[in-house]
Amino acid sequence: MTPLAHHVPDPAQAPAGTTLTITRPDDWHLHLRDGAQLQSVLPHTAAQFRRAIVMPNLRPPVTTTALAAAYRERILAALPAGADFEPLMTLYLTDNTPAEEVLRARASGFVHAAKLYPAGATTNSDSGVTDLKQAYAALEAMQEAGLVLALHGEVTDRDIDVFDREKVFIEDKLIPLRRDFPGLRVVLEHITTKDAADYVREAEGEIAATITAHHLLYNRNAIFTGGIRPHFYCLPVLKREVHRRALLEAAISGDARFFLGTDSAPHARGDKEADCGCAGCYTGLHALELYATAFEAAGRLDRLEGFASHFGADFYRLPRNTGTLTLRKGDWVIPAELPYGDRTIAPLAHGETLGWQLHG
Ligand SMILES: NC(=O)N[C@@H](CC(=O)O)C(=O)O
Ligand SMILES: [Zn+2]
Ligand SMILES: [Zn+2]
Repeated sequence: MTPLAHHVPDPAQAPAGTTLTITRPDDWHLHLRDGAQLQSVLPHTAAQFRRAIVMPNLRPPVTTTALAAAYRERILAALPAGADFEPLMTLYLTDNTPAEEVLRARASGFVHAAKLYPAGATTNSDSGVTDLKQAYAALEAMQEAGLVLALHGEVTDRDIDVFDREKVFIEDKLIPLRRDFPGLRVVLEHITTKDAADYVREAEGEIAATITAHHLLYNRNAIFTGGIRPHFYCLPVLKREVHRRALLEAAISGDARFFLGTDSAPHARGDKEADCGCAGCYTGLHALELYATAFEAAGRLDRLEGFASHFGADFYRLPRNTGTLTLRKGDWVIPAELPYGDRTIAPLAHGETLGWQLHG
């Protein structure tokens, strides 16, 4: 049903017991939520990653440097004893974000990007930007100050087919935006189409893209295998196989414009298995195992380290991590569910077998 199980021996794949050691990786797009839910998911990410760009789409959103500072403290307080993990904070742009707030964020040293959600595009984006022009003062300041713009790249027009919203965003919004701010450093988040991969590869200036593990492993059939599968529903939604292949090509290409961002986006099981289910896949538990599976299937495990551990740090102008992380080849079954505050969460591909496991 899915590409995870390795029941057929494949000579391109590593034998059991094989290990893969890479520089400690970072997650350049992550949702940690807050409170008891933060407490539940943070240990998973801290076991996998040294740093993560933490998305600001809380309720209420993290719209100021002061809110980002407080959220950062809550994350640090929720870390398991002995964990070596650094949250990299982001600012949630609204129609009213003043240039001074951008400058405060930049000066803080702990805010590394400002996030632009087109209003209504995704989870907790109602306070996002209604029209890019409304954010021009903030964007101008970001360009000046060198603060990265992280973009949820989808148009919100209900008349545009849900599978076309990323492509239309690039044509109608991103290209004009970058013409107006050629010096702005932009990360197009969680890209899902060949169109996005082609644009990022070929565009002028400082632009990069994050790619999730689920968009490397699955096409849109996963949402409809034998019935409706809400745990494969995320935004931007999974696309056709031709797009999955293009994303995989980009990820394994060694092109430093493409790097790891899990977009691990936990929602309580009941909120996904619902009349109107939430968008987001939970991959915080097993992100690197999922990425390793995708890179291995493409015969390019040797390219995982650049993608996971080097290129994102380089783009964000942060030092690369020291220390290593090791994955070991060997089957394990992804748990059916995990605690999530006082509720539960179903990890992506729960119940299926993964061929890699974190070793330490
Ligand atoms: N990716 C998702 O499907 N959901 C994310 C929001 C986002 O990253 O767009 C979430 O916060 O749940
Ligand atoms: Zn998004
Ligand atoms: Zn996200």
